[in-house]
Amino acid sequence: MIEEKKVTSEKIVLIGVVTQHQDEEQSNEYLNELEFLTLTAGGVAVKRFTQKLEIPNPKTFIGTGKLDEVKQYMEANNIETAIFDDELSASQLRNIEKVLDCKVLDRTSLILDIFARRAQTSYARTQVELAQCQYLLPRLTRLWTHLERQKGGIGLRGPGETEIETDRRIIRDKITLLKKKLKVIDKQMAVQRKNRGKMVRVALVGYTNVGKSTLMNVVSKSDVFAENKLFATLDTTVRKVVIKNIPFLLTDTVGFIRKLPTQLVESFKSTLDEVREADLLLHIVDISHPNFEEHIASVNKILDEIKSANKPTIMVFNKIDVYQHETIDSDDLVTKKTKEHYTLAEWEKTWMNKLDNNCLFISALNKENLENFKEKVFKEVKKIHITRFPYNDFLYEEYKEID
Ligand SMILES: Nc1nc2c(ncn2[C@@H]2O[C@H](COP(=O)(O)OP(=O)(O)OP(=O)(O)O)[C@@H](O)[C@H]2O)c(=O)[nH]1
Ligand SMILES: [Mg+2]
Repeated sequence: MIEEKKVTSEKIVLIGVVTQHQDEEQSNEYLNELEFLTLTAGGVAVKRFTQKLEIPNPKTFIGTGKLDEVKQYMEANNIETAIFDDELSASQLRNIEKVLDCKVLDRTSLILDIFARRAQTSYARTQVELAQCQYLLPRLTRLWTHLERQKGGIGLRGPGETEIETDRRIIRDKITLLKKKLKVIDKQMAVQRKNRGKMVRVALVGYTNVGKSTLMNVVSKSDVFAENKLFATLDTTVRKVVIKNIPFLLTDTVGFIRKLPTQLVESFKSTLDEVREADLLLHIVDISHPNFEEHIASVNKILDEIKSANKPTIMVFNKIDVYQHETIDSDDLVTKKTKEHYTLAEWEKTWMNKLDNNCLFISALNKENLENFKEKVFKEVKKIHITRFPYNDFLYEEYKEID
């Protein structure tokens, strides 16, 4: 007999700080993202707590009064997990756990958890495990406090300390081992990339869930896993694509996110090498997302960190099929026009206009404007291809594609 399993999602409260530089809407968007991350990790956010603070409280992230309020709510509603919208330091974690007496997660551990669930290959798993160990190491002091709190007393200090030291050693050894393992894989990957020869390399980059894999699938007729969840893709996929008469390699890779944990950037180094070694970047943006401009900034920041900010780039604004803007009635003289009111045509006239024509609007899902997209990619790839294969000009005799 098969035992029936009751599937209940973990109930969770979300906690964020609203700083001076944010307006209400923005911090709301941040918490929406945290909620989406929570959902992707298999939890259900049932309540949000926010507090206006200049900077997060160095001891407890939010003020102690607010923390008590959270505690009361959690106790009253039987909730055992709290997630904070930022990385917490070891001491913050300790202090908060002391008050809330429940499972406390931060943005980083949540993202690491999602990555761990999503990792398919041993390569991705190794990279995530390394990031997790690096996150854990400085936070191991927590165990010590638990012991101290439970038993106290002088006599117990010894064993507690030893235990922690042992744990630390185990984690350090594991880090060394994982790094070694990654080095071996890195070498193999580098060889693989070299073997691909001089072919032009194009990489899809962008915020998570913007439609990179979907676009990859329609362009290369491949079948990469795409899903309306965050970080659907962790492993890199490379496909040979031919547009007109030029072949090139198209890479789909892991999506970026605001405040991507540094441990992850570091351990995903070789996955990101695909981006670093690309000749051309296609920066995909979900223009239907209210925060898309900030997403672009987050992606650019990470590109800068991996020294890839100055590569030739085509900005591809995706999901135009679901783009919506607010409207102002013609007799409404009070409402001021803001970005929320822009039509796509109006957006095109903003800073996008300065992108040297290297920007376009598509829908990967509905295959809208894909011909234009291919044309633009073709032009850019051709520029690079010519420098690489100067005698190969017979390739450019264009012929009509026969469907
Ligand atoms: N409406 C609409 N949805 C789209 C479009 N392109 C992709 N999507 C949807 O957006 C979701 C995410 O798509 P993916 O292709 O997995 O996005 P991704 O950028 O690869 O995401 P990660 O791998 O998680 O970083 C899926 O549910 C897609 O069906 C589009 O043009 N319009
Ligand atoms: Mg993807």
